[in-house]
Amino acid sequence: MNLSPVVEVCDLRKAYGQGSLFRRRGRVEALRGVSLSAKSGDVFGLLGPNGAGKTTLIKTLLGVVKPSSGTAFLFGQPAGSSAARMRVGYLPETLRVDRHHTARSALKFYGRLSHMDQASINRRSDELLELVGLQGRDRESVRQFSKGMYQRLGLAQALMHDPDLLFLDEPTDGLDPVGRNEVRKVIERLRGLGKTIFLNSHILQEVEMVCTRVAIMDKGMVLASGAIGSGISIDDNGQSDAIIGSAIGSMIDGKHENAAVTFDLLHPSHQDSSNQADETIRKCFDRFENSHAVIQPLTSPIATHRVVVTPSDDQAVSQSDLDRVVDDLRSHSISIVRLDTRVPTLEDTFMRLISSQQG
Ligand SMILES: Nc1ncnc2c1ncn2[C@@H]1O[C@H](COP(=O)(O)OP(=O)(O)OP(=O)(O)O)[C@@H](O)[C@H]1O
Repeated sequence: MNLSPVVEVCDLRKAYGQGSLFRRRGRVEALRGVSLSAKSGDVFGLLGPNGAGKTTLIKTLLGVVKPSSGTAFLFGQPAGSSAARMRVGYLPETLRVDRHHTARSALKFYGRLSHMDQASINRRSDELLELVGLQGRDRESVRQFSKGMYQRLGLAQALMHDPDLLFLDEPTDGLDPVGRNEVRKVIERLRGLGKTIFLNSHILQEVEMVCTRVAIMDKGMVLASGAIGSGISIDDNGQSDAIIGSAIGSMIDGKHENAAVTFDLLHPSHQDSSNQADETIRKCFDRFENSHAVIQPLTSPIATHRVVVTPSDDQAVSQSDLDRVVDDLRSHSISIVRLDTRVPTLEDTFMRLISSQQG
């Protein structure tokens, strides 16, 4: 597989002038030094609150918006050049297919816009109608389509000229769970075909389900970017890459994301001298340096205490500290009946980063 970046953005800036041509009222810095890259086969999720700069970034990559400074390359070609555009498909947030169309006639229309001949349009339409699950419904008026079917037709139109890179702006916005699931399946099939997909979304769980990489943006900047998944991915230079979110050995900009560790403990002499048990357990947890442990008594017959260790200063609870505390607990004959590491979700990471910007 070719691992050179499909999308490579370096220090991209965009300032929009505000007001009319005759009365300028300041400038909005929509992009303030954005750098990121996506490799072949990535499903890249662009996340951020309203006004973060996501659409401006996508429009710049499509060549619709001219950057104020910085560089953006698609397949090594300047974004917006005809060589780059030929390899790109786009599903806008609000695609409008004329209501008189059927799925098939709409695809014919878009195929002609891409200068395809009739034989290629027919062949490609058959393939795409099958891919997006609209085969057999292709002669119905789009007026009768559900939002999910309409969106899948939108995906098919974006794929007519068989692009290698697809930009999807809020592809599941406004869809019910069934529609979302259908669109998600198409994205997964496209991923299986080796397409690179760049998508904007506000729906974090959705992104967690389909994306392999994410960037979290706010106020025109990328706050964090990295791979989603378990384990550490390795980039081209053999460096370990950032990991964000769900089943995530979560790292952002090289720092481990905080994961709270919960211990449920059974102290053998708890019934007789609970104060002393509390004290022994507290001492065992004193050794954690960049973390603090909260100890609660439990009334369960199998556990007498719950200890939740929360890391501070953006440092993970270290494995060596965990190993030592386990040894200490065991040396006091305290049983560990449960040890659970709660790894932050993408939503946890997103909320932490965005609220740190507001604070
Ligand atoms: N054509 C424009 N002229 C002036 N300002 C603009 C223009 N387009 C976007 N902006 C401003 O640039 C900033 C970034 O907007 P952008 O649409 O890129 O954000 P976004 O992350 O896509 O937001 P949303 O999630 O609401 O679509 C906002 O402050 C917006 O008001």
